Amino acid sequence: MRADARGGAEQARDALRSSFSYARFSKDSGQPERDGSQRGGFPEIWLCNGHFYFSSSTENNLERGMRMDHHHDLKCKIVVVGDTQCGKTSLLNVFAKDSFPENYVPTVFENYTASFEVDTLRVELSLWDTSGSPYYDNVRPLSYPDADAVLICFDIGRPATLDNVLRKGSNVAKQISAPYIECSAQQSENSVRDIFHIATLACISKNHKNVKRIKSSRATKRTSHAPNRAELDSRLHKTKAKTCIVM
Ligand SMILES: Nc1nc2c(ncn2[C@@H]2O[C@H](COP(=O)(O)OP(=O)(O)OP(=O)(O)O)[C@@H](O)[C@H]2O)c(=O)[nH]1
Repeated sequence: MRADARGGAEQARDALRSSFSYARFSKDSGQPERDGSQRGGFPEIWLCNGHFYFSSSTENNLERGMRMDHHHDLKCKIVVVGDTQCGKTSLLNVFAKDSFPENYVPTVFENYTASFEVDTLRVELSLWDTSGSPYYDNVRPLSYPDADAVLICFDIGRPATLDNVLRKGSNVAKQISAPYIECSAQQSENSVRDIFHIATLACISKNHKNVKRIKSSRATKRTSHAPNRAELDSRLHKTKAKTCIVM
């Protein structure tokens, strides 16, 4: 998502909010199951100005995908989907490799890893990049099973990418009120990091109420475009209120 190309953000937010909700993906087919409406099931959507986090509860994660390897480690699989050239690979590269790609290279599939420390937990993130090309529409769902979160992206500067998200996503979900977060891979490395940090925290916080956001090597790094402390606190506050703009 490219929030630096702002415009129509409010419209996008409203459209997306009214179009997505809960879905449960079949482990066998990778397709959304018929009834995804059960709360407490998998997943919850986070609407992030083009990024939706379908995050399951920690309890469910521990049961199925987000495994506890030993006392302090969790593993979380996050799949990133969205229209072609909406910024998925750039988002992941900035987050996992600390670099914004110079050139556009179409993705087929790619995996990245990153980690966060949250309280006494170290959360290992397995990040799955997918192709936005319609050519891979039938292949992409194969990456959904065992995902703890699916991050659906669009480029806010290109309404067509939003249309495609709505068209494809409307098969996936019902209505919910979802957190909304903006970021720019190009302009703010920290905004990207915060999205993943907040998503990770959300995945574990439902059933671990006393887990707090703490410093981590990735989360504390700042760029010249990074927000100041007051802005960060404001973001976190908004996130708790299920609406968050990260820039
Ligand atoms: N202005 C701006 N451009 C961006 C941003 N993120 C990505 N881009 C540009 O958008 C284009 C596509 O970026 P990618 O990250 O490769 O897009 P993708 O969604 O992975 O594309 P596919 O592999 O086709 O699915 C590239 O030219 C990037 O430089 C951003 O935050 N701001």
